[in-house]
Amino acid sequence: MSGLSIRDVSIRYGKRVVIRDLTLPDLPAGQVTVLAGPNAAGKSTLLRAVAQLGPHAGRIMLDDADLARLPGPQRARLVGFMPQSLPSGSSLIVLESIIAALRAAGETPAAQADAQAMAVLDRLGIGALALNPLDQLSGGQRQLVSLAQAIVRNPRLLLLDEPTSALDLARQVRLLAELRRLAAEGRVVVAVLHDLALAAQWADRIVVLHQGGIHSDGPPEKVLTPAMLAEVYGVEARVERCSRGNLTILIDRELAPVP
Ligand SMILES: Nc1ncnc2c1ncn2[C@@H]1O[C@H](COP(=O)(O)OP(=O)(O)OP(=O)(O)O)[C@@H](O)[C@H]1O
Repeated sequence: MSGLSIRDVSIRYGKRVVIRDLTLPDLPAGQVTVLAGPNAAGKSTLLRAVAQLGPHAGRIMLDDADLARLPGPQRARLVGFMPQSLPSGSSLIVLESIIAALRAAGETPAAQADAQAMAVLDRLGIGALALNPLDQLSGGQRQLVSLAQAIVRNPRLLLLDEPTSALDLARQVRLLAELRRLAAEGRVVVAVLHDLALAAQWADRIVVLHQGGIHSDGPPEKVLTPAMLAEVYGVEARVERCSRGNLTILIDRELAPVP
């Protein structure tokens, strides 16, 4: 098979099962998939398991390779992971942090590493930040640097946890357009997003997690329905097409919580 395959995955914290026997139809290269669902549905937990950053049962395969069995540097070459936030307390400047991310997959000659890191910063429009200390960046700048760290190794699989949460409107669109380009270059792209209107516009496919499993899965126009929004998010909402034909979601009210 080609792409990402997730089969019979279960994840627990202690005795508490967060994801139960989850199997997804394969995610092919070239597509952007959005993982959605309410707070605490297990989106980050699943993304981290795919990146092999947390224990899980079941099989997670990329192009016939079992990700759990790959040696660390080989996995680092194949998988880019952008966390919800970069840890603070780093003494590195931006360029050094990108080079460190590049070297996680093996040694690269210094001149080549510099050039590759600078090219990624320029691609994301943040080349001017290269010499700034990581710890002195704004939240949105940190998020773009985090994306640069995730893509500098040119990974086949790109996993992003709420990549637009700190970005202004123009940068949200820039990042999502960049994800589409990264997918079109032959990558599997999976992003957790809370903003379903953005997901409707930019995703090929939306997977909605709810109560430990998949509530719905498919193209945005199939998944984004008033019934799903009521069942999963507990809101009364309308899904309508705007004048350009894009789906928009209008939330009218919160429904009474189910006892
Ligand atoms: N390290 C941990 N130890 C114990 N429980 C955890 C841990 N990390 C997450 N959880 C629990 O697992 C559940 C799923 O958390 P997760 O962060 O995956 O949800 P999420 O869907 O990403 O939520 P959000 O939209 O709020 O970011 C939550 O109930 C959370 O409290």
